[in-house]
Amino acid sequence: MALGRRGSGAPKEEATTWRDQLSALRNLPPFFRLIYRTSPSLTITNVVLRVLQAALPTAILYVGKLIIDEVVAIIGGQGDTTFLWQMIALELGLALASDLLSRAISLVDGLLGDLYNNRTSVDLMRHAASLDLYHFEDSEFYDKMERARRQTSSRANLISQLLAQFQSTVTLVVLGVSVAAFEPWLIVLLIVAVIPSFVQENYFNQQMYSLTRSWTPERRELDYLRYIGASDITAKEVKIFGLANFITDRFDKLSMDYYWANRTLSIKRASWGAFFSAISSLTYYGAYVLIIFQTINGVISIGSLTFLAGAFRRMQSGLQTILSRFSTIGENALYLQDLFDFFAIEPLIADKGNSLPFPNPIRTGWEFENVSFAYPNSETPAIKNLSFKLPVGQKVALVGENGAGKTTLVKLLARLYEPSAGRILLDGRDLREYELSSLRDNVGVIFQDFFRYQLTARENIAVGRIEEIGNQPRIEDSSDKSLASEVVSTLADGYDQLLGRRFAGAVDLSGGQWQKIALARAYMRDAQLLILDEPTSALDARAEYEVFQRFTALIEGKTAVLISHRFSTVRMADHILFLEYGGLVEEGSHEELTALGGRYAELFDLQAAGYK
Ligand SMILES: Nc1ncnc2c1ncn2[C@@H]1O[C@H](COP(=O)(O)OP(=O)(O)OP(=O)(O)O)[C@@H](O)[C@H]1O
Repeated sequence: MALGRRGSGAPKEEATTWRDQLSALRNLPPFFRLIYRTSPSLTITNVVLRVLQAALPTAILYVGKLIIDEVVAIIGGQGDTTFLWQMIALELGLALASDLLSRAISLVDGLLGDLYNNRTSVDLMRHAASLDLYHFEDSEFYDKMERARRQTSSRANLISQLLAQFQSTVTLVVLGVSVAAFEPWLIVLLIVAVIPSFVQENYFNQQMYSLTRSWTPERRELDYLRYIGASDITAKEVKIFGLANFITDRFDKLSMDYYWANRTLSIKRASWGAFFSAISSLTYYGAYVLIIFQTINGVISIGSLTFLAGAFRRMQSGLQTILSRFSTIGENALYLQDLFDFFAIEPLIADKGNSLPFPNPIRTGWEFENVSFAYPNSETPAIKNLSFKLPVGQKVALVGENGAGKTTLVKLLARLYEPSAGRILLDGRDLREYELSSLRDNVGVIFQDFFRYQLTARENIAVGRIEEIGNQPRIEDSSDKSLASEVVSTLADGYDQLLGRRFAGAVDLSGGQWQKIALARAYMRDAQLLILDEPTSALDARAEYEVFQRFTALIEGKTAVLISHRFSTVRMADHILFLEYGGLVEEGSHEELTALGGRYAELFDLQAAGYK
């Protein structure tokens, strides 16, 4: 964990530049395509509403000028009262339309944002699921995923920013053209007033992005601490070991470090912001005074004075908004890069084209040829130069002490990882030549650390072959064979009972009961190769005996790999592989290995002695 890596207000890493921000703007067209794909009708409606809304400020100001000039004319005895009333009605109509349009725009923005959020979250989940376990071993991958995940919720407002930018630009152009018709020098004054403020805004946005980005690992750590501090899974240990203070202090320290780094930047940003906005106000009042003098000198009418003063103020704030929004959009476009980067990560384990369908039935079986494997970021290989055969229909047990490489071997068989050296053959062809989906379909693995889904009992069993979730007879048959039906019969809602502790009405199970449920997944799976990693470790002696009685039916006619520390399980196997430090040290039947008097026999005797 990264705690203590930084002091307060630590220097920022990965500073981004103008160039980064400009080049990130190229993310906007694909982003806009994403929005449009989310809902073409809402996107088009939004644009149309905004074009209408964009023209209104100028129209309102101009009608205001006509009203004032008409009032002045009436006072002078030359005006037309009917025209005045018509203009007042028009002004009211425009004001009502403007209000209606803004409400409609924010409604459409909100709906579009929600849809975009949903869609991107689903895309993210799908993409994450398509990636390899390799990626999940890598902390940088988690950082990327975290940044991408945050995009979905915070980037939705980029949609309205982009569309609002379009709207403000149209408003500014319309206002600009009408102001230039009266006083072109006002446009020059306007640009001079706003540019410095834009530059500072932009600078601080980049700084903020760099800060947020460089703190991604710490933010993930904060999320993790928040989770372990208050979760159903950790609550027991947190209480027993009295970890609450340890966790909250750690959270407190890290979150304060982030606060201080953020605070320094926020203060600088606010101070400079105040300075430049004072300059803006000065320019506005300068322009105002000039317009007033022109009116006094009779160069322009009183109506034009109000029009120009109002238009200048609107243009000034409009231009400021456009420019600062431009830098926010640039900053958001940088964040978008994280999202697109995440989507660009490709799975390493994938079909290479012309893949073979998985053989059905398998003819000869598997063969490991000098297979070695090291986990990413690990120096020591978990599997070393391993060669053995796994003939079709054979029941093989993997035995060895903790860390010997048994689970790793299973992951290689299921192609969750690929060998770093050597080959795994199936019916004489490299495993990589087979279609990945059909391989996964034909291999069933129940891992030692199987997952306890906080879902119903039915769903927990059906995950073994989720497409069969509606097949109640199959679910019940699997439960009978794994003894899960005994567990289900004690549940108030039977198969519909929610399991776990997280949701209202859920019931938690004991370790052994969960294992029976997990075992039912193996029966649901009914694959050609069945791999069971410690399938009975949590079962009591009677349950284990009964499960074994049924096991024979489960693995009848199939190839099975069993991993177990219990020799009662191991004995069932036709063939036993004894692993040590990732290598094969002994193999044979139980009788052969006990007769050999080697490592297997030694462990067997140790366990047997425990029962004497
Ligand atoms: N995800 C991982 N990243 C890095 N190293 C790992 C990872 N998983 C396991 N290892 C290492 O690989 C080696 C083999 O682990 P493996 O889980 O295959 O052992 P095992 O024989 O199944 O052990 P056990 O009986 O305790 O389940 C161990 O040294 C372990 O530390």
